[in-house]
Amino acid sequence: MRYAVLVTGPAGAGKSTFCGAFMTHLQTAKRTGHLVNLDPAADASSFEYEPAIDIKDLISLEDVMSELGYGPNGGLVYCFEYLQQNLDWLEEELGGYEDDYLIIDCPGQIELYTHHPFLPMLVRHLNRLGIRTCAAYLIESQFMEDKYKFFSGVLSAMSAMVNLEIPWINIMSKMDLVTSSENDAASGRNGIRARKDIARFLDPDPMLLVSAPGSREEKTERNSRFHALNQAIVQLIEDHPLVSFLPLDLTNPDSIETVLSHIDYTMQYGEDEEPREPHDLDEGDFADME
Ligand SMILES: Nc1nc2c(ncn2[C@@H]2O[C@H](COP(=O)(O)OP(=O)(O)OP(=O)(O)O)[C@@H](O)[C@H]2O)c(=O)[nH]1
Ligand SMILES: [Mg+2]
Repeated sequence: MRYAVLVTGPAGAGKSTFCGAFMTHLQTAKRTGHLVNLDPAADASSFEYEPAIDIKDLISLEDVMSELGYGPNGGLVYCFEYLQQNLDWLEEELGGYEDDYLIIDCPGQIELYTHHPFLPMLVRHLNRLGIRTCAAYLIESQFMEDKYKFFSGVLSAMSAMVNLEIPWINIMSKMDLVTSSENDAASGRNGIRARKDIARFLDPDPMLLVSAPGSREEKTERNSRFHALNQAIVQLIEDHPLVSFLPLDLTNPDSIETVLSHIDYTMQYGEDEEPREPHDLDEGDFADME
């Protein structure tokens, strides 16, 4: 059985950094993982590990922009349409990896997750190839500093989940930035506050939106419409608590371990692994002896 984890989330959420930490962890645990780069704009120097499969070998955003005159976002769409028309390239690239874990680093354009058909298409293709796939959706801990930004992150995670329909976990990345700001709170700076507050974000408490401190109570028409929208969002999240976040602090090995065991569990990793025969002979193993 082959496994793949799609590492998704908005720009700068820490996807590529997480992929690197994931690879290191697999290596430490003596498991084989391979990095797959799906970001046609990725800069090669940004990878801690050389990707085993790289969309840039098929098409790069730079070429699309310079040769076809596309901008960065239209160019990305073009790259994925091109990938869609050349799935045999991907299939061939994937052919060499058996019994392995593929870590797929995705681009950060949010529209890719919310309404483009490319990722669902890709997942269907991976399934056809017998690769069990799950997704990790990262948002960064700084989102917790602004509750409106945070809930837009929650809604984008929900929308991506609904779009993809595969086993899924949500991750609050860069938690190292939070722990260090507890001192700031004590010193009166308006950082992310105490642990009990953090719990209300990891398991999103929609009442955070209602009790927004500093929300101006002007009774303008615009504000009351905004309030009604907030109310509706609160209701939506209360009725469909689909999203909760696992905290990820890359400076803490236990935290990485916990997140990765959730991913294993989500994918039912290893559940139908047969014990390997000591000598798994391939036809042709003795070819040179004949
Ligand atoms: N403090 C801290 N910084 C991090 C962490 N993970 C990533 N970063 C920083 O956040 C920035 C973005 O990280 P990337 O891993 O490139 O994020 P990405 O999601 O791959 O970004 P795009 O591919 O551009 O969407 C970099 O400057 C990283 O050094 C983390 O766990 N803690
Ligand atoms: Mg990246």
